Amino acid sequence: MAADTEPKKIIIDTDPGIDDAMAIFLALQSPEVEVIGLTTIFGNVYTTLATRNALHLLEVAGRTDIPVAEGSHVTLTNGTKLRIADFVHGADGLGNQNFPPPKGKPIEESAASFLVHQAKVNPGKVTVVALGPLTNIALAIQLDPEFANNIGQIVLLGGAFAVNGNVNPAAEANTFGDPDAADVVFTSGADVLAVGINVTHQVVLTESDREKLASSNGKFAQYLNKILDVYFSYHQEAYNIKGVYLHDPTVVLAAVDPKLVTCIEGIARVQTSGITRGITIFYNKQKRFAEMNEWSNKPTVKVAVTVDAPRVMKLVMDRLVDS
Ligand SMILES: O=c1[nH]cnc2c1ncn2[C@@H]1O[C@H](CO)[C@@H](O)[C@H]1O
Repeated sequence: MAADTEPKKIIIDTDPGIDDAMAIFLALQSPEVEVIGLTTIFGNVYTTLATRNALHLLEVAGRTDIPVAEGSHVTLTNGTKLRIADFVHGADGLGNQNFPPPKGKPIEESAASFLVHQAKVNPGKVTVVALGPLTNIALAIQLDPEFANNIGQIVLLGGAFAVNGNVNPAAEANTFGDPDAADVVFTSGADVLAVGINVTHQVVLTESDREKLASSNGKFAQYLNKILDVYFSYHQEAYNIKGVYLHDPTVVLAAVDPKLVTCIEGIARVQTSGITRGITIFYNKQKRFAEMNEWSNKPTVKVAVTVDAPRVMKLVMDRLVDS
């Protein structure tokens, strides 16, 4: 295979999660990428359950060759009072389906250490697709000063750029889940593409899309159709819509094909305390401020501002319906 057609190596850092399940299956169905590992984190569920669900999803997909490395059980600042979104995904994180426990086990290595090692052996060639709070990525940055350089790109679901959050008017769930970690990642100097809910809220799976999943015989389509009930109910109740936001699948596809989104570049910081804890504030560098501030001299990140939602939806459906 020619070097430029080799699939992009990706590690998915995940807190599965209904939209995570969809994103993982989508990545496994995408020839442009090779999933070289899953790392787990709290968010939609606690980390222990995230690991169990990650192993389970790989078993459903018949991809137990992919290693799962368990991530942190606490925030970057050792916080144990975690905000878990079980009201969005069900108590089991996967739509209350009572799936049997997985047979497999996570590898011995921690998520942060796995990230550091994979980036080191393939410098510039590994993309992290981060779908939960950014604790593991921040730990990797702290563990190895070269990590931010060695990692190819970090494509993350996080932030609510110039829009309301989904935890409260200020904060999106992943930046709220570990704001200190998010701020470390945003200011690390790594090649970061942040996809916030200002973008993912434009990608909606409708009831008619779900009917297509339901009438497909594909194993992923059947599985996803089952677990989507809880996610639909939540969106109906919280947003009064008959559809669901495809946060995580959009982020995976942004890693698969960066042309699906357009971005702006600037400095993003995350508030770590107070009533706006978890808020993301982006500085577009248009004004030269007279005084130094908390954004001065920090490395830039890319922030997604538009998405080709019809194209994203077509890819989601094409790759998941007849699978
Ligand atoms: O209202 C919400 N509260 C908490 N988490 C949510 C909510 N809506 C969606 N998500 C979850 O958080 C990530 C996007 O911010 C997604 O993983 C999504 O499933």
